[in-house]
Amino acid sequence: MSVSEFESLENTLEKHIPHDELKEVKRILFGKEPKKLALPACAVEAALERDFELQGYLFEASPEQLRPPRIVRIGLIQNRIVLPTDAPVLDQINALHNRIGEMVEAAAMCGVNIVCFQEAWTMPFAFCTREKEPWTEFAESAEGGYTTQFCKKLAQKYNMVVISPILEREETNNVLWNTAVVVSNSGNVLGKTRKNHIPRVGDFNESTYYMEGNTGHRVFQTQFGKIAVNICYGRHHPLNWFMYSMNGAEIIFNPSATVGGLSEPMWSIEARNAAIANHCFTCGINRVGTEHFNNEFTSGDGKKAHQDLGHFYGSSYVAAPDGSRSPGLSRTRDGLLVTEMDLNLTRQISDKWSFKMTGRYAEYAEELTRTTREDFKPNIIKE
Ligand SMILES: NC(=O)NCCC(=O)O
Repeated sequence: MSVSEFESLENTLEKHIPHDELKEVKRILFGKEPKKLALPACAVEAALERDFELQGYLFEASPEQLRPPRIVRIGLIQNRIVLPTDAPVLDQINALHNRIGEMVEAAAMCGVNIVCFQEAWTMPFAFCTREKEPWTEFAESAEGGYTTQFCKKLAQKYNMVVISPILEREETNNVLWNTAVVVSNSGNVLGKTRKNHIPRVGDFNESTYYMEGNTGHRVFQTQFGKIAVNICYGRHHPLNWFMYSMNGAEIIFNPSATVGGLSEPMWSIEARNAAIANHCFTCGINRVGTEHFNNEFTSGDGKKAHQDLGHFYGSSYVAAPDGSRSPGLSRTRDGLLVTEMDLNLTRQISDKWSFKMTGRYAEYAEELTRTTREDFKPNIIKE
């Protein structure tokens, strides 16, 4: 069986673990099992017709005496590119707009309040090639670009916050960034946030294209809760998650593009650990499929020249502050994961585990500052 044929870890467990042991295996591996969310028949039909997977789960909190529940529904969308990478640029963008448009329509049928797409969703993940043309042509203005116009219409039509991660062109000086645009459910651009950490690993030659973000760790106050976006490689940096959380994020989205050979064993751990450590919800979203490029490329790592980055394994999921998580979407198919959560769970878990209260941040800040100084000497005791 090839890497790209293996459908999902969850399916394999269901198939092979004896029924009476499965519950315990799942509890240990995935935490308290979220209930399945009943989704409307029209959405289930749409998913079937339009050939994408649709799953729904529910993260509950305990009832409180002084606060009503704070229920929000989020949608994560993972997808393949639609046209080959050598199709005209605008055709590729339009085909992706159409595909995402039909998936967002199904999200609306499911009552989704906030939807998030995958990293650089309007294009193939061409940063492996190191070629500038035609890939830089996919870059658009975050505020007024073609894709943002498209997302504003979706947001307004469906009363939905739309998180749209794109390759951004800041038009005054043609500086490129890897940016998530947050469009409010009013249809206005609420703001944008840029990828803080740029990979320098394997074929992820992204530093050729755009700069390290300069927007810090913004949190967006939406009608449905406080949200932040930690783009792809930022998930390997615990302090990146931490700072979004320190600014008050209740849900942190992690739109990604990553491949099986590189990061798959880390995928299910990193966002989940961030949810636990920071008393918040986290959402990992990864594209699917293998994208072929006309010209061979190498990455100076001794590997033979090749024409694809490898298999993007999807597996998008949501993790909750109590350590539980949803099952992942498929490794191979387009998908929409709908999750309903009660945001009261974040404070309840904070009160239980108190990581923020026991964090000793002033001490760490001082020690950390010392480690960045030129005269830093590691605190090692020798005989
Ligand atoms: N898009 C991106 O940052 N990928 C880097 C590889 C990884 O973080 O798994």
